[in-house]
Order: sequence, then C-alpha cells, then structure tokens
Amino acid sequence: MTTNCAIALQNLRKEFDGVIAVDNFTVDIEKGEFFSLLGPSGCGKTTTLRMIAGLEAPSAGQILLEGKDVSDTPAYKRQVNTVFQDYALFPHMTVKKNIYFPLKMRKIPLASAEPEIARVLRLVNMEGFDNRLPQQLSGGQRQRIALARSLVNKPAALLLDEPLGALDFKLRVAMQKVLKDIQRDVGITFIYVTHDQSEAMTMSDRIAVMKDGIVHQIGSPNDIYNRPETAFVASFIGDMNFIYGQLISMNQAESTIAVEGQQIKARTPKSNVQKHENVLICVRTERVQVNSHQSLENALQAKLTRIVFRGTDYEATCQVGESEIRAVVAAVTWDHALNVGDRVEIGWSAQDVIVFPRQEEEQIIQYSVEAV
Ligand SMILES: Nc1ncnc2c1ncn2[C@@H]1O[C@H](COP(=O)(O)OP(=O)(O)OP(=O)(O)O)[C@@H](O)[C@H]1O
Repeated sequence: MTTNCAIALQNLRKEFDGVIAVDNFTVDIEKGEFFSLLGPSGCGKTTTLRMIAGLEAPSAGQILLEGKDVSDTPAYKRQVNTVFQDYALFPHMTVKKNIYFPLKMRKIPLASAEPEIARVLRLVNMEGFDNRLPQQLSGGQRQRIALARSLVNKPAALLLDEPLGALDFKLRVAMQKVLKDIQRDVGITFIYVTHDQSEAMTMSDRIAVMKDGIVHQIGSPNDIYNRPETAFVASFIGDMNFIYGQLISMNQAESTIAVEGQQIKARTPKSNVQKHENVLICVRTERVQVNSHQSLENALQAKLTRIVFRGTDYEATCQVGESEIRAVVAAVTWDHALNVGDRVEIGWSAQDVIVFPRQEEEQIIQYSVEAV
C-alpha cells in the first residue's frame, strides 16, 4: 500500500445467510481518485459501499482509511460521507439549515459556519438558494444541495450510491459533468456506485466491474473497454459481437481461429486456452468494416440481413454461416448503394479480436427486448 492510498480493501467479504454478496475484494484507492463500482443489479456494489461507510460489518477482510484499520470503527467516526439517490434532505429545513446540520452536530456555531456554508454552495453552483425548502427545488438542485451538505465536513472521501439515479436522462448527463468538476475542484476521493456503464466510463479514473459479488476487473475506462479480462466485462461494457470459433494454432503474438469454415487472426488469449479448443471470439461492432477498401487481416464473406439507420450511424447485421455479426458504421462513411440481401465482405484487424474460452459464454449478459 502506498502513502497516497486513501482507502484500501483487503480480501473484503460479506455473507448474508448463505448469500455471498461480496467476495475477496482487494484494491488500493488513491487519494483524489474517482473510483467506480459498476455491475448489474445485485452484484454487491451497495454492500461494498456500506462496508466502507461502516453501515455493514464485513464477514472477513479489512478496510483501511488512510492506512488505519477501521473495520471496527463506527460509521460516525469514519472520515467518509455518503450521498444517496434519494437525497435524504430534511424536508422541513431550509437549504442553509440542511447544509449547517453536520456542523451543528459538531457544535460549531452558525456564525462561524457561515463562510463554509457559502463556500460549498458556491462549489455546487447554488448561491442564493439558502432560504428555499427542499420541495421548492428541482431534482438536480436537491442533489447538488445533498452534495454540498456532504462536503461541508471536508471528508477524506465521499461515497456516492447511484446519486443521479432519480434524474431524467439529460439532467443526468449534465449532473455527471457537474459532479466530475466538483470532484476535480475539491480533490477528494470519490467512490461511486452505478449500474450505468456510460456513466462510469465518462467520470471514473478507474472502475471495478462486479458480478455476483466477484470483481472481474479493475482498470481505467480504456483498459476495461479495450482489454476486457473476462467475457462478462466484454459483454457488459459497450457493444460487442460474440462469435464461436475453434483455435487452430497460436504463438506469442497471434493466433489463428476457424470461424464458419473460414480463418481469422486474433490477439493470443491471456487466459489458458489450448489448441483445438472451442473459443469465444469478441469483436466490437464499431471495429467491423463492411466492404472496406483497406486490406484487412481478417475478411469474411457475409450476407447483409438487416440495415438500421440510427442517426449518427448505421447498424448492419451480417450473416456468416450460422453466425450473426453486427457492424456499426458512421453515417458519413456508409455506402448508400448497399441493400439487404447483398453479398458483402466484412473484416477487422487481428488486434481488434479478443478470445476467451468457450465456457465463459455463461457469463455474458445479453439485453433482450423482452427484458427491457
Ligand atoms: N441485508 C441483506 N440481507 C440479505 N441479503 C442482502 C442484504 N443486502 C444485500 N443482500 C444481497 O446481497 C447481494 C448484493 O446486494 P447489493 O445491494 O450490494 O447489490 P447492488 O449491486 O448494489 O444492487 P443494486 O444495483 O440493485 O442496488 C444481493 O444478492 C442482495 O440480495
């Protein structure tokens, strides 16, 4: 653990009557880092956050805040504050009194707290709202007041549990920028829980991707997107094609894989995949080119079965034997002469192909229309 470590989790585990909510979570979160916990519902994000806050006792493992083991320290004595989705503002108190509340608990007189209250109101861009009641504010404004209240105590870290979950899409996106700017300005550590991958990608320095209590990968948004370490991470983030294949040969740099009677080249898998083994091939939809003029290492003969115009791009579905492969092509480069039923050549570079053992197929999260 470095001296710059704000929060360290060491083999953290939580079990609720036989259900393992969080298993063996180890990470060092740096001071000033924006760290997100990302995963589908029930993966253990909130439980992890509640253990850091001191609202839930770990079944095993340690939590260190700035190097000190706080596993047995009660919540109110930890240098962290939590912001929840439902704001938890006191409805009968004005904005100013809501923000003053944590300082009042520390017996700081209102007169000497005024400059600090003004500072955090300025920080969240809510000057002049001192005397409003929460019900006289919009959702985004309430969330900013909740944030101001949690910052007034100058905590070492802020824990945020889906803080933008109650806001509509446009306001959410606007608030993501506000939150990120505030975090940069105050320079404190943020631990941010979300199930929204784009939110985690745009705001975080690093992301822990979780499923069923297990941490699948911890890395920068770039790592997680371009170098997913499991098929689950590959499926949960971004738009991915999954294709069946069989490994023919491999060396350190590259492997050759049979797909629908044709051959393609891929990055050699990190995980333990053997020759002749059935594999799962992953290619991002935006990496697939249709009738490209460039010569690509991987080219497959396909039939165009569906074209969907989506504003800024086209999604083309192509059939290769039994496999369906989707390509997302920028509208400005789309060939308008193409029609459903056409024979096309689709392709991508070997560097764009990630390979996993076929068994990892079970981890893939697919969002079907029925589930929406
Ligand atoms: N107090 C509890 N008693 C029993 N089981 C619990 C309790 N709290 C959480 N769990 C279980 O632990 C697992 C993880 O829950 P958790 O709330 O941490 O998930 P999450 O990733 O935050 O989900 P969501 O996004 O839906 O809030 C789930 O299976 C949940 O049912």
